[in-house]
Amino acid sequence: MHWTPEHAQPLNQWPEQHLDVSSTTPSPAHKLELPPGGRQRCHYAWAHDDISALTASNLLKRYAEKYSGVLDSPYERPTLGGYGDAAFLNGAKGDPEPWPGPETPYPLASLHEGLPGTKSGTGGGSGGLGGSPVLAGNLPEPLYAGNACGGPSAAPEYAAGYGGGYLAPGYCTQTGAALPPPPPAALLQPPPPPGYGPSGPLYNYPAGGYAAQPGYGTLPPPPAPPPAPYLTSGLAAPTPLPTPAPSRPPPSSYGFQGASEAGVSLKRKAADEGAEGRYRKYAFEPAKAPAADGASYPAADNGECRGNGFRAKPPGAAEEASGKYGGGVPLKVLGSPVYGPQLEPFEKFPERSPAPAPRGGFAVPSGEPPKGVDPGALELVTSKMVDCGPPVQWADVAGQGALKAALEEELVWPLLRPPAYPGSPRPPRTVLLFGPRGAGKALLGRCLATQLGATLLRLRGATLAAPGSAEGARLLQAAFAAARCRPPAVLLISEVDALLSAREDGATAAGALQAPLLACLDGGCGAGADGVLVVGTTSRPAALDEATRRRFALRFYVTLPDGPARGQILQRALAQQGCALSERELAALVQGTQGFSGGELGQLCQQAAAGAGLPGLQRPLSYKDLEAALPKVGPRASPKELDSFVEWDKMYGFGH
Ligand SMILES: Nc1ncnc2c1ncn2[C@@H]1O[C@H](COP(=O)(O)OP(=O)(O)OP(=O)(O)O)[C@@H](O)[C@H]1O
Ligand SMILES: [Mg+2]
Repeated sequence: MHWTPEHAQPLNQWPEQHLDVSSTTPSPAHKLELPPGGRQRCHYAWAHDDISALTASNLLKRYAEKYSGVLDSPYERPTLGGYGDAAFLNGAKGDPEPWPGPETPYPLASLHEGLPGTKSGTGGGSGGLGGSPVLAGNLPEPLYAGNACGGPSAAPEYAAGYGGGYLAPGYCTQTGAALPPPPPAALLQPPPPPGYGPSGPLYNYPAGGYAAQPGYGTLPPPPAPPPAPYLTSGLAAPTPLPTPAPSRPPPSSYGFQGASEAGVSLKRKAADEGAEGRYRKYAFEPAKAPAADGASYPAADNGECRGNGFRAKPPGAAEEASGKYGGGVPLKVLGSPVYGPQLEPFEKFPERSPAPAPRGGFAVPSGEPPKGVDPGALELVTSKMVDCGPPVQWADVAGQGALKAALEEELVWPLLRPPAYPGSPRPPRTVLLFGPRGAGKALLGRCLATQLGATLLRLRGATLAAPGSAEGARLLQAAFAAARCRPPAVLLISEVDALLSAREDGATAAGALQAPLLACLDGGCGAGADGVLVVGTTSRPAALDEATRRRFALRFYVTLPDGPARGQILQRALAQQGCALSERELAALVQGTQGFSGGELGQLCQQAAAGAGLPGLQRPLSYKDLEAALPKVGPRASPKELDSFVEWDKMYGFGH
């Protein structure tokens, strides 16, 4: 409402009143109800037609002088609700000089209610933003909470309920519903009382907004608010503030989130690959039908045994190497035939030009015969020690999933992978497999030879030690030499403890063959050649002294088969006897062979067949036959022995 001349009254009849110049000029028609008995001094600052011109001009001059400081100076309207803050923050600066008297300031809230960035009547506190920029140019820069709380804050904080625009706390943007068009801007501002310039802003702020309050840290001006949606009250979105300083980098926690986010994906990835997925390829495969000629293992059809069931391809059929393994050097095709009818010949060692073996690879044979080796011994080894058994796949070894994975990752892959760079550390070339008799140590040694596409030479410690140390040493050196001139080769030395004569008290007298063994393991007889892997097995690891133990870079415990593995071994062994048990009988047998090794399970089947007078008897083996044979085979490994394996594994094993 605004004053009009007809409202004018004689000056002496004017009731005294206090006028807050920050509000519009109320006319006498709006004079406040005077409290009973209370006189109210009030001066209205406007002229009257029956006073002398001189008086009027004096009055005007006096008021003009009195109020010119107010009307012309920049005025920072305090935040609504945070009014207390603004007063605190701005101190006397910019506050209108209050008129003495009871009049409370014109209730500004109704003018700005619900405007973005204003605090709805929540007064004080560490409140959020300063006044709303909705009527930008008319209201002060929003103040950071830091300022409001008397100290710079790390980052602009927004009033609770801040919704991305400068919205009043608790305001939620209208989603979807079309809002009424905003009232024309003219309605948004009370028209200035007469005497104000028609076009200028209500208060004249410096164009660039205000710098942060001095003394409260030099926070950069806030980022311009994203275009706030129309407000529920239909008020127009704020006109943009002057462009702010570049916003601060996001707090480091974002990086942390990124990491956790990455963690989650890594974790999910790992879970997707999963351990069971990892071992899936090691799953024990059901027994395969015996080979056409009835033999359980097909011999090499061309009579030549290359050491693990591979057949030599006719000369010239070598695969040409390509890619990262170097061109022109023929490579063995790594793979191996499976039990049962031969699907296709796997070549073992294609005729290869004697190319120099790349450093560190489990690679191409040197080709030249070893120097300084007794040719007779060499001939003996080659004919007697090269293993002609069928290749062994991971799936042919029941159970032992974790061990198979460890062998593949710690041994096979590093040996097959060419050196990452010249001089890169060589992969281990010696491994010790220890565990109870018949647990499958030799089977795993054979499996390694198959996986490496290597010639398999098998030695038994007891065999070497028998003929005396001199002969034994000669044979040992010949075996290492033979392996060296046919790499890749796996030298499987079973019962390696037999090479070392150990007294019962566990101390090891220097065995007859310990020195030559250690010399060969150190590479003295060619074992250091790139293409030779030495696999030692023992069921008496405690008999190995430290010198021998340390020569084996890797040491793994081969445990007895667990229930499922026993079931698989039994099924395969019984299938070879033409015997098939019912589920229930098989389960009972698995239960009854607790503590049996794979070897003992095979022996059980053979014993049952024998006990039943098979194979003469024309009937299949029955559960009863097996049940009767159980006590004859019985597990050999005693609980005490099993405990000693566990202890040794804890001290010297590589676990898996
Ligand atoms: N996990 C297994 N899966 C399938 N067959 C097995 C397994 N363990 C042992 N066998 C079978 O048991 C027999 C003995 O296995 P192997 O010779 O490997 O035992 P070992 O640990 O070397 O015994 P030793 O300590 O007496 O030398 C082999 O016929 C083998 O096929
Ligand atoms: Mg063995």
